[in-house]
Parts: sequence; structure tokens; C-alpha cells
Amino acid sequence: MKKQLILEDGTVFIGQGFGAESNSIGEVVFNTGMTGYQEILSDPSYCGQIVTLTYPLVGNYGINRDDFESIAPAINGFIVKEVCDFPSNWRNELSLDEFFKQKNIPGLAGIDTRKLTRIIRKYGTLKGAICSIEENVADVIKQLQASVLPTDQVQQVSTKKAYPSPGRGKRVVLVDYGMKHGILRELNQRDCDVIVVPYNATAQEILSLSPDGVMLSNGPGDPKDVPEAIETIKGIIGKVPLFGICLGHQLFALASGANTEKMKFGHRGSNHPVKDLLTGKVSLTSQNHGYTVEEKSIEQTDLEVTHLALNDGTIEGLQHKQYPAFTVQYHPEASPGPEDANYLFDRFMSMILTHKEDGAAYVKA
Ligand SMILES: NC(=O)CC[C@H](N)C(=O)O
Repeated sequence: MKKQLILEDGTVFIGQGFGAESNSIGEVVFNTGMTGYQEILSDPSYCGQIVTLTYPLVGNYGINRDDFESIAPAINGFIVKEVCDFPSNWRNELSLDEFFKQKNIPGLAGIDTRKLTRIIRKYGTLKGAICSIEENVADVIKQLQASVLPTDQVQQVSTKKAYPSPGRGKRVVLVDYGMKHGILRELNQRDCDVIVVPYNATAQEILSLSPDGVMLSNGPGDPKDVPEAIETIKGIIGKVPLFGICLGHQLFALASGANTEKMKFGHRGSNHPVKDLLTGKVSLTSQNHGYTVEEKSIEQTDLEVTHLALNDGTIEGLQHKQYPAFTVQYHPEASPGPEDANYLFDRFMSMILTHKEDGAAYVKA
């Protein structure tokens, strides 16, 4: 089945469809990771986006039971150079084609994904459509140019109801903006008694669960589209130790009076070097974000920069000057990618312990 990718700038790629036969529209973004396609396609932070991978052969170890980062993928499409029809691995259960048919998501193979990536790098992320070869290109371009990107992705992927993931250790309330399961796994590995709450839980609802710490998850879209989450975080800062990842980091920055802005084409991949300014150590990190905290907006806040991206100097980590609260723009839970930054979960646990011993001052503040 021949299908085409049409970009809003008029570029057309013709390839072979796989997965669902449906047409779809979305912001086209690229990920440079060489492994971990199952975690990428099931990461809720890609909600509504069409994801392309720069690595040329995808699907060769199939889809397995273990590597999902969410129950159902939220992407609008998946574009690869070559898709593997006969995966081979002891964990393999489905091919990408079978999986995307089940999930009703269109895939496109056989196009030059490196050329597509160079276009995105040059012009910035673009809206695109995966559609049948029969569609009229000029009509689709008009439709793309008139289309508006969604703003309700967090609402779409967040849990509707709070639920527990019990443990006998410290109680952590995990706010789900579109959480990757890896975050929950890391907390559970540290014996945490986790309660996952929806994105719009209020500060009062969260504090009434008597948390020892609050974790703000990753999630899709523009952080400014979730003002209720910003209000909630304002009500938590200083009351309980806080750790945020990716969208959680951006929301924490906004709640602290900083600003966020859209990047040209973002950071998506598994080998982004980040320097921890507190230890001088460089970690290779897993990343997936299209927004960033604006550097000059930090001056007007009580925040300080703790981590920097070595590729482009953008902010990768923040901490509060008075309160036990820190956040990172990248993914210490990896899934996929290197686990260099895993120590940040331990930093969060020690922050909780220190705060418990000597925390009264924070609570009163
Ligand atoms: N992975 C994330 O949490 C991404 C955060 C935000 N949606 C961005 O694109 O910047």
C-alpha cells in the first residue's frame, strides 16, 4: 500500500504504508536513538506527534510484553526508513505492522528519514500528514496550514483517577501529566509507597495524602497549556520535597516565575550530554522535549541552574534556592537510553530523608 508524507512546507515523500490504513496529521519530530523504539512509541510525551527515527532499520526485535512506557501509544504516526517484517528475539510477540494495526496508528516506511530530519533541523518542526497516495497534495497542504495543533494532550494521557502503587517505604505522590512507567519503576525499586494522581489534582488534595515527597512526571505538549498544574505546584513548593522530570521541570519553572519557550526542533534521543554543575559530572541522557526554560527568565526567580546541555547550552536542571525542590529536563528513568542519570532518584530519596529529620522549617515557610 503506497502512502505519502506531506509536510506543511510542501515537501512530499512517497513510501510504503504499514500498520493502520488511516490517514493522520501531527507535528513531525525526529528521535536519534539507535535502540528503544518500543519505549519511544509508547512514551505519552509524544501524544499527537508523528515520530520519525533517524536509525535506518526499525522493528528487528519486534514488540514485546515488557518494554512499554504506557498502556497505549499516543502517537499519531510512525515513520521509518526500513521496517522489519520478520522480527527475531526471544521476547518478540508482534511485528510493528501487527502492533500498529491493533492500535489503529498509521506507519510509513521506505522514505529517506535522514533527509526528513535535515529538513526539520533546518526549518524547525513542521506539521505533516501521513495519507493515501490518492489524496491531492495541494488540498492536504492547505488543510495542514489551516490546522491547529492540539492543546489538551495532558488531559488525554493523564490518569482520570488516583491509584496506589503500594510499598512500605517513603510515600511519594506522583502527579501524572503523561507519566512514563519508568518513573514509577524507579520509585518502586526504592520501596516508595506511591500514589499516582491526575494532572489536575489540587495542592490541597496532594498534601492531604501526607506525602514525604512529590514527583512531577513528564508529559506532552506546551507546559503553558496546563495552568491548573502550575497553580498546584505553587501550592506545594516549600511544603514537601519535590522532584520534577521534563514537563514536570517546565511546570516547576513556570510555577516559580520563570518562562518557557518552544525550541526549533527540540531534543529527542538517547545520547544527549548534560553537565551536572553541582558535581561537574557529565551524563549521557535520554531526552524528549520540544520546549525549554528560558535562560534569562531565571534571574527573576528563586531558582538556580544545576544542569546544562553540552550540545546547545540550554537549561537541563534547576533547583530552588531555599526549598528542597529540584527538576531536570531530561529522563533519569532512561527507558530507553543510558542510566547515567539514575542517581537523581537517589538524590530525591536523600532529600526526603533530610527533610524528614530537619524539615519543620520548610513546612512553616
Ligand atoms: N518528555 C516531556 O515531558 C516533554 C515535555 C514537553 N511536552 C516538551 O515537549 O518539551
